[in-house]
Amino acid sequence: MSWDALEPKLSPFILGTLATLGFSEMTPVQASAIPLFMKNKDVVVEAVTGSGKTLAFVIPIIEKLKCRKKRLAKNEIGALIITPTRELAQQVSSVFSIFLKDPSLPKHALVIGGTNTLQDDITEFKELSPDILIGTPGRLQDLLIGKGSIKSVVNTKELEILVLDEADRLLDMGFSQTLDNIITHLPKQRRTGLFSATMTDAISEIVRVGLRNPVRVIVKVEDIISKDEQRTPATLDIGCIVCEPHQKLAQLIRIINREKAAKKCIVYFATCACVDYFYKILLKLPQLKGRSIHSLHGQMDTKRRTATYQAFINIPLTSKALLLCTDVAARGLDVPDVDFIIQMDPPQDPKVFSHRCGRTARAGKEGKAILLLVKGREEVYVDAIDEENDNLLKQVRDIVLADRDLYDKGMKAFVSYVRSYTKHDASYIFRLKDLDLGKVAKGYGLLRLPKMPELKDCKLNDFEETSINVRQIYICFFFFHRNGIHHNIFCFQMDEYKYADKSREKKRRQKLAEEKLKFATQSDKIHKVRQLPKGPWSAKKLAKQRKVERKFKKSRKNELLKKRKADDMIDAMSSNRINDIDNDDNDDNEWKELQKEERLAKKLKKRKIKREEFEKEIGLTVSDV
Ligand SMILES: Nc1ncnc2c1ncn2[C@@H]1O[C@H](COP(=O)(O)OP(=O)(O)OP(=O)(O)O)[C@@H](O)[C@H]1O
Repeated sequence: MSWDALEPKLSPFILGTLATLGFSEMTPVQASAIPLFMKNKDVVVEAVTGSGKTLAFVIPIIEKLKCRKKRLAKNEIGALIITPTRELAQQVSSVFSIFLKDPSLPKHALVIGGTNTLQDDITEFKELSPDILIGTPGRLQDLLIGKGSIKSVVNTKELEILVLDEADRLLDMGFSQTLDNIITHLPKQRRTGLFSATMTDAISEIVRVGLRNPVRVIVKVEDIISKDEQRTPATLDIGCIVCEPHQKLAQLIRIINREKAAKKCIVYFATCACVDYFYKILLKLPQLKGRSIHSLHGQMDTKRRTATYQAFINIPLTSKALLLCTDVAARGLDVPDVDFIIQMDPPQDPKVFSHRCGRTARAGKEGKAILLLVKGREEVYVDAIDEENDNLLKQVRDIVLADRDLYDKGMKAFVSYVRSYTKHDASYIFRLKDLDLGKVAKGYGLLRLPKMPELKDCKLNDFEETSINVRQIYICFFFFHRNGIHHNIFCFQMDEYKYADKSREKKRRQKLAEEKLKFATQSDKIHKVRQLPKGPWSAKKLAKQRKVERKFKKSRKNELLKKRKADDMIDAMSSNRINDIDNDDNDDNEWKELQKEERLAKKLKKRKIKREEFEKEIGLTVSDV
């Protein structure tokens, strides 16, 4: 349907811009939602990814504000668009920029926090006095309502339109209270639109409090052959590969290098730590030479996020590029010419699957999406790449061994992956006990397994733990007994495992020296207490010595007990915990010694052993005297 067919007619400058963009026809969602929104109806719009929902609200907003009889006064706003992520807010803002070039037209501003303080936003707002605000919920709330002693300067009395873009995601991310606060702050006489490719039941709550008799617009795609409804665009080819966890990386490289179309790829991982880790690994793999590799996740600061996002958007068509990311880049983002989506891990929320896939095959273009799943009938297919896979994993381990930072990052990524696995919405499919965590760890190139309760009753096949010191041999031995698995032990000195970063390495060495000194002092103390006085034997003196020793041991035992308790509670994700692994060796020895003494003391009390025997066992023999 042509834009000219719309009633009421669009302004000539909008039609002109659409023509410049080459958008000769409306998409189905635009044809249904724009007339309703322009006719003052509240709308709930659900349409597949890449179907053009953004223009379905941008055009009505511009038209409405441009045609106002009374111009908005200083500090008054006429429209508000709330998005779940900063990137999406930036993108929506850039669509407004295309249409609002002329200074006589309404003005818009972006409010996303991060780099700007609230005070900066207020100053910018006062200077620009925009008619349209686009932003993320938290900062918008502060700007509209005020925060602490900072009072709001934004006047919402004349607000005509509120849009919640990716509305269900806003709720999923826990913004429901913030949205309530914003909605109750706005005038009731306004138009509200909710837009998303998926809608959850929770949306009905917003609809109840924020919308009046909304019209629901649902644009779905029909499979030409089966006539079934699809939640993804017809031009999108979706597939999945079932493989072992440790083969995922090889699959990723195989897909990227063998699929001709795979020029601009987005690769999804489960967590930020996984993105960080694999970003560093992939950068160093010669198999991916010639591709620019980028990473994007929610824990990066806004500046870096924006720079990465912009860099990836601006990659020329002829270049090959990879964006590794979390679901922060799953929804709404309109990156041009992405031809391949690879999901290394399935999303926790099955709804996100279609949003991830939807970053390709946008606006009628073709695209492919592949999901990597663990284990199944396609094993036969992936066996063929086993040798290739082993070489690749060896390469990864070598990269990790060259920098202790990657060891830390790998442990963190693995722990976060395991934790995220337990949080899948479809927990009846994604069960940790069915997942071979040994193979996952192998796929991550880990040198050893982190300490985490989740590993207790899990499958740990095929993981060769690198022998790092005495304690690690002990662990390998333990696994050998539990799982009947053979381990190839190769020795490696943890103390000598260096950070590539010189200043970080210096700090580590200093800390190590301090810890060694501390331990030596503590051992010395015990030893000194045990040195009973030379000269004539004195029962009184001996009793006194024993009392001092008992006191010292009791306090040390309490200290260790506290530490153990704390360790159990500490999330193994904390890198401190991981860094502390070495020190545990000393504590373990002391702990065992204390336990032994306690057992002997009990035996002595029950008269199962004689005092001489007891003293000999704990090192208080007559020869010491
Ligand atoms: N009428 C049109 N004709 C051609 N292309 C269009 C038209 N409307 C929008 N597009 C283009 O389609 C792409 C997808 O649009 P948009 O980002 O609005 O999709 P969306 O439905 O919001 O997707 P998502 O659910 O992923 O957020 C954009 O690149 C946009 O420029």
